[in-house]
Amino acid sequence: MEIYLIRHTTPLVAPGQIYGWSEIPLAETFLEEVNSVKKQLTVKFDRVYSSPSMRCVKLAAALTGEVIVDERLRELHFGDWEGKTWDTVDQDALQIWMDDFVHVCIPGGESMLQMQERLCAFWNELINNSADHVAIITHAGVVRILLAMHRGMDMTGIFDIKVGFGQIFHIKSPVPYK
Ligand SMILES: Cc1cc2ncn([C@H]3O[C@H](COP(=O)(O)O)[C@@H](O)[C@H]3O)c2cc1C
Repeated sequence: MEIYLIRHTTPLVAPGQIYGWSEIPLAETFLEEVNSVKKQLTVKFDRVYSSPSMRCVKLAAALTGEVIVDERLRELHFGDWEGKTWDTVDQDALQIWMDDFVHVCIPGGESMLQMQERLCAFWNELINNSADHVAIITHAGVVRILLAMHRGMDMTGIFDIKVGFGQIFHIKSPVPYK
């Protein structure tokens, strides 16, 4: 099985806006960006999975007629901070989270570790399937975590992985994650 991790296209968000599970609109460059993604893809997918967030489903639907939506592919749930900006949330709570974003749970939301658990469950289920070429349309946080596990990186280093809008990451030989 070969897996292609693809981040959704450019969204319309205000500077510093916090969004994970929130639904946000896409920029007017959507069709242009879809064509650019399509040009870079030379294989025909047996399966196309997507996060339920509209910004992902729209790209997935542009790549295939049959999208498999999976809740486990959602971005981090930012809980009480969703829709707010980094400078307007409780700064003490924010500092506690930033000091240990792997383990600390966001108020009303989830921790990165909880997110990693749901992604591991999805991944290990996926690679037991018999598809040859699989696309996963998802979010920056999901791509970072899956790539960090594939590369055997420490989770504290995930932000070293730059993930652009519409960027494609090709995993040739996926392995089960613990
Ligand atoms: C621990 C952690 C901290 C993050 N801060 C922002 N994002 C992520 O969530 C936001 C929405 O992503 P997208 O545009 O791909 O839907 C972006 O800011 C992205 O970097 C994070 C993700 C994780 C796992």
